[in-house]
Amino acid sequence: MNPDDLKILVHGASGRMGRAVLRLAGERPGLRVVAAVSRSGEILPEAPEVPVLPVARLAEAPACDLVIDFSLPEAFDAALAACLARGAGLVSGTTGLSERQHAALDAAALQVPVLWAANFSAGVAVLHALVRQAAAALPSWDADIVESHHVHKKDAPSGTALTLGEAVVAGRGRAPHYASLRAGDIVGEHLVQFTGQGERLELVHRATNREIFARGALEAASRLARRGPGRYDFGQLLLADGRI
Ligand SMILES: NC(=O)C1=CN([C@@H]2O[C@H](COP(=O)(O)OP(=O)(O)OC[C@H]3O[C@@H](n4cnc5c(N)ncnc54)[C@H](OP(=O)(O)O)[C@@H]3O)[C@@H](O)[C@H]2O)C=CC1
Ligand SMILES: O=C(O)C1=N[C@H](C(=O)O)C[C@H](O)C1
Repeated sequence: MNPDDLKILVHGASGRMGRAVLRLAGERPGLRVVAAVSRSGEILPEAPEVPVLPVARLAEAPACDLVIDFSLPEAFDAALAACLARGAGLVSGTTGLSERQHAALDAAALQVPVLWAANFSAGVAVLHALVRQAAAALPSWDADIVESHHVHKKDAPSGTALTLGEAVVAGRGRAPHYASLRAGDIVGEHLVQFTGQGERLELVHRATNREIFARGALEAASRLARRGPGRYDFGQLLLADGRI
C-alpha cells in the first residue's frame, strides 16, 4: 500500500456514518475513495464522483488498500471477507458485533492490518485511561455507565459503553451496571459514574457532531497505511506519543 495514495472502499456508505466519511474523505490529501458499497447501489450526493456498488456486487469492487466500514452486524461479515479477498486492511466502527465476529477480526489480523474501534473520537480514547484509573482507585464504589443516543441506534448498550465497561473491569475486576437511553437526535453521550458514601465521581463524554467519528476513522486509515498485518488499537495509534 502506498501511504501517499491510499485507495479506500467505503462500506455502509449510505448510512449516517458512511455519508460523513464520504463527505470528509476529500479533505484528506493522500487518500482517495475508489468505490462505495450500499444496499441500493445508488450514487450518493456526498460524493457524486464515487462509483457505488450494491452489496450483492461487492466482489466486483475495484482493488483497494483499505475498507472503511460503518454498517451493521448483519452486513459486517461481507466487509471483512472483501478485505481478505483483496489483501486490504480494515478500519471498522460497526458496533453490536458478536463474539464470533470479534474472533474473525483477530483471525483476519494475521493476514491484513485490522483496526476496530467502538468510538473514533479523541475524547473517548482518553476517557478509557481515566476510567481505568478511577476504577482501580475506587474498587468498592458502585460503577454505572449510562449511554444516550439518537432514536435510530439499534444496539444497546452502545459499543462505547461496553468498551468503557472493559476499562472498569481492567481497573477493579468487576463489571459496571449499564443503562441506555434513546432520544431525539443525540449523537452520543457516555457517563461513567462511580458512587461512594456521600460523594460521586462522574466522567462524561459528549459527542455533538458525528463528523468527529468520521475524521477519527480517516485518521486511523492514514496511520494504518504504514503498518503490516496485525490488530491495532485506535487509542494507541492516536496517542502514540501520549497526546493527540
Ligand atoms: N465507532 C464509531 O466511532 C461509531 C460507530 N458507529 C456505528 O456504526 C454503525 C453505523 O452507524 P450509522 O451510520 O449511524 O447507521 P445507519 O443505519 O445510518 O447505516 C448503516 C449502513 O449499513 C447498511 N446496511 C444495513 N443493513 C445492511 C445489510 N444487511 N447489508 C448491507 N448493508 C447494510 C445501511 O444501508 P441502507 O442505507 O440501505 O440501510 C447503511 O449504509 C453502527 O454500528 C453504529 O453503532 C456509529 C457512529 C460512530
Ligand atoms: O450508533 C451511533 O451513533 C454511535 N455508536 C457508537 C457506539 O455504539 O458506541 C459510537 C457513538 O457513540 C455513536
